Amino acid sequence: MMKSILIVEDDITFGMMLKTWLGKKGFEVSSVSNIARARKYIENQETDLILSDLRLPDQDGIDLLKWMNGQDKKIPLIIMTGYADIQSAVQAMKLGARDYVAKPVNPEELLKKISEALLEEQTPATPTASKSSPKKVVAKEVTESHRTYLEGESEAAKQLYNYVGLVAPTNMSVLINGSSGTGKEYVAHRIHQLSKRNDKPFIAVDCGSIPKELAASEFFGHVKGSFTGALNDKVGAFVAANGGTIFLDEIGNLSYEVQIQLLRALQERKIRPVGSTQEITVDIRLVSATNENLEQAIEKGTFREDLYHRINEFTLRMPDLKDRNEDILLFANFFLDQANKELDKHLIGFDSKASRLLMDYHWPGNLRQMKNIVKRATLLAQGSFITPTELGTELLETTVTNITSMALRNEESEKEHILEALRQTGNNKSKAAQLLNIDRKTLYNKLKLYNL
Ligand SMILES: Nc1ncnc2c1ncn2[C@@H]1O[C@H](COP(=O)(O)OP(=O)(O)OP(=O)(O)O)[C@@H](O)[C@H]1O
Repeated sequence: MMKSILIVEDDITFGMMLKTWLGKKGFEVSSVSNIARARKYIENQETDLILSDLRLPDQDGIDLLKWMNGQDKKIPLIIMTGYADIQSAVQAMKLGARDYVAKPVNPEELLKKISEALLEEQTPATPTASKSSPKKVVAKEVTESHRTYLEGESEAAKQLYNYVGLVAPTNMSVLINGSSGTGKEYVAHRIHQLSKRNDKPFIAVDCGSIPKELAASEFFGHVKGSFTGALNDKVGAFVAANGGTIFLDEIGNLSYEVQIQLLRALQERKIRPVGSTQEITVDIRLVSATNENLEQAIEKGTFREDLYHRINEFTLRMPDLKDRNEDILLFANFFLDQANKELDKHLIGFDSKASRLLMDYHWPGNLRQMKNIVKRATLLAQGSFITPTELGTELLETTVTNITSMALRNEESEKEHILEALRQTGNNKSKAAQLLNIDRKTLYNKLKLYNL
């Protein structure tokens, strides 16, 4: 049956956009622009889920929740809020809001949270932790079938997956280190897939987005009534992951206090839900990730050294995309296939200029950025091939006007870049050197080397 969603949003344009988009995703959607109308609607119509802005002209989303609690209306509600209002979102969660998303809303994230919330309605969480599905704030269980995998053929990739294959079947704690978007979560999941625990849950917790005061409850769960507004028992990520793997993303972001609790849980393999007197024994494999230098954090006193050794029995270092030359076009085509499917397009590939741009770009946002750029290009492309136009200005700017940031990789492309820099500067060698981010003397040497 079609699920019905009520949007409570006073920004009419945004509300409309959301409504159309969710309609296309197969939901029956209505929208209202204030709390009074929302109440009226909920009283009269079957509603499976509510998406509410925090601040509305008459009252706010929190008032709506309080009213719903009073009426004993148990409809999952997701709060949409700006980052400035995260505190209120936390308050809303304590009052029983299912989840929150930050504005500007990332559609995929929202969709995921909606599906999770609706799924949980069908299988409501029970107080006995063992087999229930946890109420998730930021923890998410990932279904195997959603992931398609590409390892790559570069030296860096081969080495990485060689290590992954070695460490996966063990019970060692793995710390994955790498820049944002390099695929840390993917590798964490791969480790789980290749382990003996692969028939048990994989639970990912984004430590970067848990409000400090909810962290303990997120990890260890809580019992009803343990703090104001803890309306139900909540299963923590550690119990949800029992027998399987827990993935702690952005582990460097945990407060010192939570680090101590985490260390204790890892040492004793036991946890105690907030407000409970009973300890629960857990069997978990820990994989964590960070894009920070934790050794520096230890020196600064913001990360505990004992915890660091606990989580880091084995380190995996994710290569940056720009250092995976041989993989760039493989991934671009892989993401193109994905985008073709998602957008119902039938593009064949990238034309030669577009391929060149992909190869030359420095990819600061790594695989995630590439996936986004390729998807956008797939949407925009008119013909059968993606051309430089659809790849967008980010890529064009670096190659045409800002040669500086371009790695001078091999002789062929280096020669091309030098000629291009000279052309752009009207053969002014000092300026060309500046553009290439090398000193004038080096440029002269290179001109000689290449007979230019
Ligand atoms: N091996 C892979 N095969 C296919 N897609 C991948 C692979 N690795 C990463 N991706 C894609 O790239 C995106 C970024 O990956 P992921 O979220 O794992 O990165 P991350 O390093 O954990 O990022 P962050 O540090 O920002 O959390 C994902 O959306 C995923 O679709």
